[in-house]
Amino acid sequence: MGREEEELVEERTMATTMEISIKDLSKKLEEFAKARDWEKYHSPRNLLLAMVGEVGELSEIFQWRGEVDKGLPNWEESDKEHLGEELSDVLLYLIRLADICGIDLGDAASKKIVKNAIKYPPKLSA
Ligand SMILES: Nc1ccn([C@H]2C[C@H](O)[C@@H](COP(=O)(O)OP(=O)(O)OP(=O)(O)O)O2)c(=O)n1
Repeated sequence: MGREEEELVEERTMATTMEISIKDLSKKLEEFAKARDWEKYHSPRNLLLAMVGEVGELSEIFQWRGEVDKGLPNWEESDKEHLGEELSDVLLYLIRLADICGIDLGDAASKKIVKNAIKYPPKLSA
């Protein structure tokens, strides 16, 4: 295992015991791209297309299965693991896209939740 891989495994262990933030993930993705000289490929349009491609891969997992129960009780562990990977790919490209566009995604999403709550007020209990 290379040094970068070892560091990533250690960080992953830490991340499962602490809540990892969007900013942490964003920084990791920046380091990942820098280490591979891939920053030149990470333009807004490329990242958007990559994310949409991953949404397609995510959709394939559900395709033809019919309706699926919450918690995926009848799924194989390998299918759940695959689902986790595809969800992660979508999330990671989204975070990288936001970063490259200069959007603070945590802040923007928090503001949007407030805006949604104003637009759709909760039902008052009787
Ligand atoms: N130019 C790139 C290529 C990949 N990645 C990262 C972000 C995604 O999390 C993951 C995507 O990798 P792949 O393109 O290999 O896609 P999959 O992991 O889905 O593999 P496959 O399409 O073979 O199932 O790697 C990246 O940041 N920048």
